[in-house]
Amino acid sequence: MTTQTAVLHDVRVTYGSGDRRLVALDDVSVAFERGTFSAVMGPSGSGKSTLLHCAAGLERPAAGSVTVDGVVLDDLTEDRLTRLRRDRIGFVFQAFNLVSALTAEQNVSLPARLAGRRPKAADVAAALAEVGLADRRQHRPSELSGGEQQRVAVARALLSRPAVVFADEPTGALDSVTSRQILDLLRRLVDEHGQTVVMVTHDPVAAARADRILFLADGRIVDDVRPALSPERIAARTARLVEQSC
Ligand SMILES: Nc1ncnc2c1ncn2[C@@H]1O[C@H](COP(=O)(O)OP(=O)(O)OP(=O)(O)O)[C@@H](O)[C@H]1O
Repeated sequence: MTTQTAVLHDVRVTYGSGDRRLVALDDVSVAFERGTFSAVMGPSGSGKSTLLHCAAGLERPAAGSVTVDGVVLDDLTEDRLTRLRRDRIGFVFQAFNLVSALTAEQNVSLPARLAGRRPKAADVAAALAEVGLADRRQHRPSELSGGEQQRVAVARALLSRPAVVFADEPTGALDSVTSRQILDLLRRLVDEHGQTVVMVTHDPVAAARADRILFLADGRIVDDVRPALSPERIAARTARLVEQSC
């Protein structure tokens, strides 16, 4: 079994054309190893979300190749790509992407059900208990706080055991205490459950919890640091990149 769970090879993404052509990812190659927690940082517009979206099969690059859990995404039909995202990829996004009409436990079991499995009620309850939401099982997203909604998304990743969990600014909308809880949970996915997490963040404190930090600037990886740095050094590195890109 490969130790690399998501691999981007010479990935290029461009938007617009002519004078307005913009290279969002400039031949980026990177591999995320199984059982690791990676942070992706860089100035606004440097290509972080684009990288995450390509790696998660949400966006197709103009050139290059993306492999997730051994499957090459490049020529998959939309249908197969949707199934692969559902079955092998977990999402913890700032917009929470929970289904508003479903309860917490229904949201947690949704990917498994869509994949034709029937998760045991005890397993769903255990996943919600692990993220501290045992008493919120019947609540709908509108009845949960932002942090609680994020925790439901983490519980979903616990239950469905995706090959890789992508988190886009998972703490961006949260206060510092709630952010720490979410980061603790993401760390636990990796340390106790051997899962793979790739997180885009602007927050040096969040990035410092990762095993590795990729710094992007102008659509390129300009630094690949492991183990992660202290929050202060991350903030200084990011500030230098912002200065250089101005
Ligand atoms: N659909 C699109 N059409 C045109 N340009 C786009 C589109 N999506 C992204 N871009 C541009 O591509 C570049 C990279 O965008 P991306 O969202 O990946 O950056 P980012 O590093 O995640 O930024 P931020 O930190 O502000 O979220 C930016 O210049 C952005 O304006």
